[in-house]
Amino acid sequence: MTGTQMINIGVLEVQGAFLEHKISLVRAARELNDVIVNVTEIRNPSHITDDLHGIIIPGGESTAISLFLKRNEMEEPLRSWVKGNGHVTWGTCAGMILLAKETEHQKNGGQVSLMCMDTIVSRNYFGRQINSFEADLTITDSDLISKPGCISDLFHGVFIRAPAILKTTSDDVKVLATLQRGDNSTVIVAAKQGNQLCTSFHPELTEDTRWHRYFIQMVLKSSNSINI
Ligand SMILES: NC(=O)CC[C@H](N)C(=O)O
Repeated sequence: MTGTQMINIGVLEVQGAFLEHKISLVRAARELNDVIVNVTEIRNPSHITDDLHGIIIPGGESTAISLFLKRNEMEEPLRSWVKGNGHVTWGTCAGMILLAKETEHQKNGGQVSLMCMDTIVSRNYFGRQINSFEADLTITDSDLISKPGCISDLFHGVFIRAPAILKTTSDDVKVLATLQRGDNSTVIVAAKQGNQLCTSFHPELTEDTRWHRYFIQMVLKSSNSINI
């Protein structure tokens, strides 16, 4: 790859988080050099276009996000975009639930499933009483461990009524991070399958840009980013 690459990333904007993802993406792109990232909001079907190289489905309440997608006739356009050739998608928190093929603890008719990742996800895995917490999680993919000024297999994760992956149902799913539980068991909190990435936690709420860099690198590898 030579010269500066330009990529277009859309962030589904239902319950906030657009700005946080935008700031993290721009910072990550600056750190990577030779990448310019355009970040746009996705609020209706006309925003889901082939000009996008990547889409982020942020956290929120998966029930509310599902309702929003249905009411605005975005469920099908989003599903077909996500499955499109070279398209890269990252689901954080509620986004992890939407990307999963199977979800436990569905509510009132359930969540929209984009049927993408061979994962069984538990909503509110960490319980309702502990709505949110911060904890160091262990990164298990070497591509994610280092960036200039930071070499660590730990990442400070912000978990907000977070889901977790109970089980992966295909060898194509690569586990990227786990969290140690009080009883010394571990639970999967980040994974990748082909062009899909999911995290239980919220990297956009930290200063550490490693996950946004990783996502940008996935986009650069798989799409026809624009050479400028
Ligand atoms: N922060 C989040 O995205 C929480 C997700 C929430 N547990 C849900 O079911 O949608």
